[in-house]
Amino acid sequence: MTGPATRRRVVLSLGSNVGDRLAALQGAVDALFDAPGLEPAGLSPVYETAPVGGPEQGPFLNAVVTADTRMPADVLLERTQSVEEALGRVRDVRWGPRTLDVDIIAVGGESSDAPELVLPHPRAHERAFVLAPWADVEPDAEISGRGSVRRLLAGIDGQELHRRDDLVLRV
Ligand SMILES: Nc1ncnc2c1ncn2[C@@H]1O[C@H](COP(=O)(O)OP(=O)(O)OP(=O)(O)O)[C@@H](O)[C@H]1O
Ligand SMILES: Nc1nc2c(c(=O)[nH]1)N=C(CO)CN2
Repeated sequence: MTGPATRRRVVLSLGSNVGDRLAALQGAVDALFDAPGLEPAGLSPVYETAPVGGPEQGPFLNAVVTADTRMPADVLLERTQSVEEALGRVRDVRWGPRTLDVDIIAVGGESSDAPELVLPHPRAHERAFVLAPWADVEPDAEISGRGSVRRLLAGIDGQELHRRDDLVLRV
């Protein structure tokens, strides 16, 4: 996939439910922006969230970070996966517990159905743990093909989450 030279806004979802969860999210933010190529744009509050799908497991901490980049989507995926590895991500059970998960939610308005990178993220519209922090950072955001983030969030029930204003992430 060759990359566009245009600068676009990307939306990343961070999650952790193993070990020092806040340190994992902070480590991900540090690692994402330590290397060149990603300009931070927004960082959401931290949410404590009940696991959605997957096996019985502990609660997650989730946050959304937005950034501007000219990086092609496949290069961005390499970056996010190297950050997961750097934070010791053991990829064992899908949707299972993990030290850190960095999902690419959107790359501008780009769409992709490549198996290794589906854009927009195919489950973002049904996940309060993505939509709530995203709406905090970008109240008027839309998921291409799905509509308003805030309206999608309003339509979700049964997914428990609460904002942890005692926990702070810094860029
Ligand atoms: N938008 C995306 N963001 C991140 N990974 C993606 C995306 N689309 C497809 N993938 C692929 O998904 C594979 C599995 O990722 P992972 O095990 O983290 O899934 P997950 O985050 O547990 O589940 P989910 O995809 O439902 O969030 C990765 O190897 C990656 O290539
Ligand atoms: N609350 C919550 N649930 C999840 C999460 C997550 O980050 N938070 N990530 C998953 C796989 O990406 C599956 N389920």
